[in-house]
Amino acid sequence: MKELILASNNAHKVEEIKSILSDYNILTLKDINFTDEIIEDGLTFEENALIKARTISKYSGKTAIADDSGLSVELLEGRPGVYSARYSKEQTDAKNIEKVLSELDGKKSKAKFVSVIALVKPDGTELTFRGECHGEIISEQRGNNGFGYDPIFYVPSLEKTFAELSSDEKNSISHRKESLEKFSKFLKEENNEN
Ligand SMILES: O=c1nc[nH]c2c1ncn2[C@H]1C[C@H](O)[C@@H](COP(=O)(O)OP(=O)(O)OP(=O)(O)O)O1
Ligand SMILES: [Mg+2]
Repeated sequence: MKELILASNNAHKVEEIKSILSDYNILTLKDINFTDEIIEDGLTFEENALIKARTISKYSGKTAIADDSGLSVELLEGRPGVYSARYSKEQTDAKNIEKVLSELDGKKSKAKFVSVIALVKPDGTELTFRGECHGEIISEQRGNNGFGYDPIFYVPSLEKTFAELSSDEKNSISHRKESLEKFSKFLKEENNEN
């Protein structure tokens, strides 16, 4: 089974990625004893995903992947965007949600989740794959599943928020599903050529 190191400290993300990439053996930062903080100071999801994957490929000498993701709200001109994890002073999911809802001041808005997967190989190869999922921000929180902004991200066609979906349902339509599908399609094509 093909092995990949996933550069993430987010247990929810790791679980989703392991479930979507079930054909791969995914190692995490704990498995390689990496405990440093990686500074995500890029200005785009692509830059931040590459910073994380590059750091871990260099550290391990192996192929690494990373996900950089976030929420982009139309009425907030795309915020919180790449700052999604650090949007509130406290930098917790609950406070980040509170800040978005307070800025929207009771209004609904179109929004999208973005996930960018970066692949970095020891030979210096660097690639990114982007997935997006469109929905709406609603003014109340619904559901207890998932993580991050899931309780306020509503999918009109399902009449549910991401936090009201099972993990299998979320993983079949999410931004992360789309980015990982592009990524695994690339890996499969690459392996058939060799
Ligand atoms: O499916 C999602 N459902 C809800 N919220 C989500 C999702 N995907 C990203 N998000 C939010 C969470 C966090 O506020 C930010 C990601 O920030 P991001 O830096 O990529 O991840 P992180 O710091 O949690 O873990 P790490 O960088 O170690 O992979 O966007
Ligand atoms: Mg992060």
